[in-house]
Amino acid sequence: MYVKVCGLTTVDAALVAIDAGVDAIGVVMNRTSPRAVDLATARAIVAAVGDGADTVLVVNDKTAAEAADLAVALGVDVLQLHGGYDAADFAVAQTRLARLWRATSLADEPDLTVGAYGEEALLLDAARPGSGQRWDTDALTEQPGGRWILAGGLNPGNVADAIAAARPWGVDVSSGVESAPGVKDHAAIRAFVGAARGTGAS
Ligand SMILES: O=C(O)c1ccccc1NCC(=O)[C@H](O)[C@H](O)COP(=O)(O)O
Repeated sequence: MYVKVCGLTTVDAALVAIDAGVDAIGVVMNRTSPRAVDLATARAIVAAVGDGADTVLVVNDKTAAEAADLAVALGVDVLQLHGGYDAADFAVAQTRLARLWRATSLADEPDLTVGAYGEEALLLDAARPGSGQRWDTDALTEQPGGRWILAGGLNPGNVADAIAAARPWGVDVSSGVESAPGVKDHAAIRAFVGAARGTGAS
């Protein structure tokens, strides 16, 4: 089970996530997010993580070209284009960065084929990203297959059941491991990773 903790705002929390065994950490550079970090903080987190996990830049309010240029400048491994980006946007981003993730919601009636826009993974989220809201995975008309990541309202207490029900390739969490918006709870990060790994899903 691939595990991503998103919305990290401090180097300390990123190092806790690495120590807990995450596969990826995300930094959010959406201006309106309570988890938005500035360039200097994002750089410090990416540098501290190094090769310890995949580093993911998450944006939904920049053009694809701006987002990809920012991702390259930060030196992240992956760009997560979150929300209303189309195939042409992905094509633009792909000219700058090879590893893209497509993050979307069932509310947008997306193409559920992983790789439809050239992305390496498809992240299915609630309609409002970072809101801590669940969505009904029973509404999936087809299993995406391949690298799809379940996000939206997960926490240490529900992630094992969510994995058993939806059988994703990976899981992503943000507000479910926070003590307040933008403030990660280190114990909750460890508990989340343990619970996701404890499912025995590979
Ligand atoms: O986290 C945000 O504030 C955010 C803002 C704008 C675009 C994307 C954002 N987060 C993306 C993520 O990958 C979150 O981890 C995902 O939405 C799950 O969030 P949560 O329900 O809080 O676990």
